[in-house]
Amino acid sequence: MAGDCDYHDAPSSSPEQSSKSRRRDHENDDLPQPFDAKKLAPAKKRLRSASPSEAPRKQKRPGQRARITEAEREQIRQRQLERERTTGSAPTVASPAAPLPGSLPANPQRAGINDVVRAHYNAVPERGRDWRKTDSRIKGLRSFNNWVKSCIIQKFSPDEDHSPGALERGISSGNQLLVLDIGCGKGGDLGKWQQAPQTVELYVGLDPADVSIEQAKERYRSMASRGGGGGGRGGGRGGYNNRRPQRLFDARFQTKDCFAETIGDVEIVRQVGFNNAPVATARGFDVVSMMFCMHYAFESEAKARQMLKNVASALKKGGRFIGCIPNSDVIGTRVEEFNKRLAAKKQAQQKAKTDGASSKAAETTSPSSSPAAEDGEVEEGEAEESAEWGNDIYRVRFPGKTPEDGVFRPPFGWKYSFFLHEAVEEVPEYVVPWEAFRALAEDYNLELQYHKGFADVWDTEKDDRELGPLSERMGVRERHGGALLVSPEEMEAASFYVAFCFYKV
Ligand SMILES: C[S@@+](CC[C@H](N)C(=O)[O-])C[C@H]1O[C@@H](n2cnc3c(N)ncnc32)[C@H](O)[C@@H]1O
Repeated sequence: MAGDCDYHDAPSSSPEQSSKSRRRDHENDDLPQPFDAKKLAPAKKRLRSASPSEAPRKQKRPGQRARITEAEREQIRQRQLERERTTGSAPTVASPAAPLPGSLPANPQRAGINDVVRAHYNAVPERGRDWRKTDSRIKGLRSFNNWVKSCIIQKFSPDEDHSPGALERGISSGNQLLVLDIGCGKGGDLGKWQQAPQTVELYVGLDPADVSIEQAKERYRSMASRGGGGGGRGGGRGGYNNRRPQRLFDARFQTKDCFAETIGDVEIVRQVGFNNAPVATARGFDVVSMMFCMHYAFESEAKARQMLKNVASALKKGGRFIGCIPNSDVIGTRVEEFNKRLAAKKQAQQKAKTDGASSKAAETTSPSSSPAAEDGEVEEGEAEESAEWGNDIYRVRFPGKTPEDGVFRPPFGWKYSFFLHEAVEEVPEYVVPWEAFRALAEDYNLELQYHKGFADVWDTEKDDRELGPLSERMGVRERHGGALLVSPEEMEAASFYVAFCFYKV
């Protein structure tokens, strides 16, 4: 989600698990071991010896910088509007009549979008888990989005032949997961991966925001210092709430733009296997995850294709591509409603003007008077209204014209700003028209398996044997099937998103 990466923080530890974690600080056999690509194929029943790859460090506490007042927020919003006016960044929306953007932007204003996104995420303060769990006004939304991400990881990360419960029985199902997290941000999903039903052997996090990458490394070090048991309150489909904390996986982080460039030049990605290179037996990743970030790739067709090429080349056959993105059905419906209202308003204005002109004409005898000159068009210099909606905690705003029927054609370059309460400022995002994305994914042998709006994920999974209790531990609802701890405003913001899973065939 735009605006706040640390928003998707790892679930916290229960007191019991924390004490286990503290005990495990002294059991260095559970600390991560550097990943060894040579051992990759075949990836069956390996045991790892201990060797901590990261030294523990002290965690930072949330500071004054984390607080942003309403006045400051309004100033930020005004600055953003001013920047759009002066840089002309608003017109990057492709109009339906515009040619299909086929190549990376030659226009420096458009190329600057990456810098805006990177700068935005770099500037989002790391406020710490305590703040997110207590002071945050959107803690229900944070918990809910984290729960949905956990659901997707729990449901789709295991291999097809993974046997549920293998971990609890103390046996490995053989293959251990190699996970690539594109747009990993501050590493908010590290704890969720530590709680995955199938043991993770290697986690690779890529993101263009260098500050976020440093924060992700810090989070990983802090998990390592707790012996890997800090994944905490999460639970799994295999019923592993009572299982012993898993050994922490090895993790690598690198600053990388994964949409404008190939990721085939990232050494660890090459070692795991990119497009079957360097050797045909290269294994490839089991899972590629893209949580709340793929929408940045829909700036142009070239970027969307590069993004999918990276995903498909990194995945093994049978590998899963999971993630969440804004729901283009929701956006399309809002845009269509807005355009209908605008058309009705214009029609009413025109009628009022025509009526006024007719009565004037009746009063005057001048033959040169022409009602057509006052045709109800928007006056020169008067800003055209653009589609905008939201509530107290989120806001979506298109800077220019949007399709009347809410169908985004061509499917790239439809920029809007997304504002989330507690974010630093609005950040430009792009509509991901679902059907176009799905069709494009097929070009890269990615076959759709799952596609569900966040509200539907709640409806279908809230009573699941594992995911239901997990929602309680994660603060989505009160214990014992109690009240939902997500306000209606927060649920509306969450419903802006869909979760998906594709299989590489
Ligand atoms: C809302 S944050 C989500 C972070 C994380 N996936 C999570 O769920 O907490 C979006 C992330 O997408 C990243 N991003 C933006 N453009 C990207 C690109 N070209 N390649 C990879 N990541 C990108 C941003 O830097 C940011 O960290």
